[in-house]
Amino acid sequence: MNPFDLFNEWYEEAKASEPSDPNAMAVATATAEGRPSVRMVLFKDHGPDGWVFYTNTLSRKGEELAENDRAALCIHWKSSYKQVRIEGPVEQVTDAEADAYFASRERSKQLAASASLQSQELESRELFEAKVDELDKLYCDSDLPRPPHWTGYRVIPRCIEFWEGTQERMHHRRLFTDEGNGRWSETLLYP
Ligand SMILES: Cc1cc2nc3c(=O)[nH]c(=O)nc-3n(C[C@H](O)[C@H](O)[C@H](O)COP(=O)(O)O)c2cc1C
Repeated sequence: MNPFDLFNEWYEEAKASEPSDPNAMAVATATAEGRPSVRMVLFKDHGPDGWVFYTNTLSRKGEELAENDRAALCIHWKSSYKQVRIEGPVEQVTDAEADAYFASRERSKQLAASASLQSQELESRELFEAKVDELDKLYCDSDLPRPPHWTGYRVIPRCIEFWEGTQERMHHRRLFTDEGNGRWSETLLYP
């Protein structure tokens, strides 16, 4: 089985059983010197081209990706006792893709994304709320434009590991490695 069909199978199962956000994943990035950091995001697209999440390019993760374009992802579906890990290089989505996704979001989310200087020090909660109100008034008669610092990142899979837990602790690990030209090899790993 190819890893993308297997992912889809597990994701469909998770969508039916996870109480919230079956598309949540941890994204690990690192500075050029290799100092790591990790946080949760939501993937909005997935498949052979990559796993896509949206964020602020000036955030900590954005700054780290600018200096080191590799990332590792970890998805844990607690309800089905499964984990998927993905590693690979990262690229930004096209402006057209980011524009289309931004336009599809609720206005409240567009306002928050536009007003947030994500990961920078915030003097007070009131300041952020005032910025949101200001933007809401400024664009009261029109759609909000996507801020230039808000876009998507696509993590292109080079290896994908599927971990399936069992009650007997004889967990099952399958590692798929990209061999180029759309071919993927599969090996088992000790749990
Ligand atoms: C379940 C969950 C989903 C999240 N989804 C996103 C997301 O899609 N994009 C995003 O920028 N932050 C998201 N966040 C917030 C991030 O975890 C993080 O706080 C933020 O992106 C700043 O991270 P950074 O300072 O490492 O760049 C999410 C948090 C949680 C708990």
